[in-house]
Amino acid sequence: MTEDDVRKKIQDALGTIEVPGGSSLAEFPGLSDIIVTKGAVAFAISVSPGMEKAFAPARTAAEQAAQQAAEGRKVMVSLTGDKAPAQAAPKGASPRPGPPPKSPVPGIKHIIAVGSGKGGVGKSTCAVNIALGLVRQGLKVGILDADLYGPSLPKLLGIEGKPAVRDDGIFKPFEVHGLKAMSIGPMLTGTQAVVWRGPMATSALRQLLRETDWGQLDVLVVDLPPGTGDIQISLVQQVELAGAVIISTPQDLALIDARKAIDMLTRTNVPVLGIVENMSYFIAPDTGSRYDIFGHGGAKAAAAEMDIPFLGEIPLVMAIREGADAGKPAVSSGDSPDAEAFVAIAERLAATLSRAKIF
Ligand SMILES: Nc1ncnc2c1ncn2[C@@H]1O[C@H](COP(=O)(O)OP(=O)(O)OP(=O)(O)O)[C@@H](O)[C@H]1O
Repeated sequence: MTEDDVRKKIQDALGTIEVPGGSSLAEFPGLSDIIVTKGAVAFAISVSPGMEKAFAPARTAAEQAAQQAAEGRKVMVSLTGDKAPAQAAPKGASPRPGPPPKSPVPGIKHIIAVGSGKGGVGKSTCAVNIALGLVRQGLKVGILDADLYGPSLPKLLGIEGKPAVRDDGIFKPFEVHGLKAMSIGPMLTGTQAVVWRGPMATSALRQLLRETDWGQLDVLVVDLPPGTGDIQISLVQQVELAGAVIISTPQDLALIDARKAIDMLTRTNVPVLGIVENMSYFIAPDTGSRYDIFGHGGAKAAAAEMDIPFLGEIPLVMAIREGADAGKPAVSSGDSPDAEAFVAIAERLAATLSRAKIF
């Protein structure tokens, strides 16, 4: 079975598990994305504070169901109580520990997150090429791979080996194609990545963000994991974001998930800087003819409807995939039409930021 098949099978099985309140686990709003990689399956169930015990049988059933579908993959189902709403502390009680307040990362002027509702829509490919497009505009740019569950920056940028560490334990970022880049990827082996649980993911992200010697950057682009999970929430809690860019493919299903991601950003007061339609249309390599095989234009229409900027379309082109596989992203390799499409998006993004007086 493919990873998607496994995910679907688990999703179906979760539809048969009842949770307190009567709905099925598959419909329960606290269910996270189901992450399926070559070696692991992981998902989280977030419940209201105090409900952890009541949900324990559903979690056990979910774990068993996932195990049956996982074809030998390691299964991890976490059950967490959301934070209680802030309450006045009773007299004499010590204050509830909450997340530390947001603080800027020294040397970094602006942080932009790149996210997507669904996996595999080309988010990392777009993040890297948009970051390179910003470099072309004379900005000092860094990129952080916050996709702890499936770091892809090393491959996309052709990074090899572990990052150097200064005597004081601070990482030196990789410097490649004019970008400063940092990823957890080179520090992991095998399927280790997927064992990040909420608090561990938060501290790994904090470390990568704050214990890297970024120097002076105009912009740090953060490549998020797909969906709206722990890492997204943790990033929003840790730093003030200049905004986020959402990558989607034109299909309805991808757009439904993109809307969820946009909704989460809006609810957490992160400005949505725009949406990019990737794999928008297909250009036949032999004839150069264009085919709108995926129902091109869906993201543009969704952007208009949600009143957020549409930043542009990227075609599905073999050269983009080959460049990504070879560690030579399109924008690093000259002025092909594909590179131009990314550069135009970076220009629109910079213009949006400057209109918002962020640059
Ligand atoms: N416009 C494009 N044309 C051709 N191939 C593309 C394009 N965009 C991305 N790809 C290819 O699609 C695959 C997925 O891309 P990528 O890893 O960037 O997606 P992602 O959304 O970041 O995935 P994940 O959810 O795994 O993080 C890669 O093989 C990449 O080379």
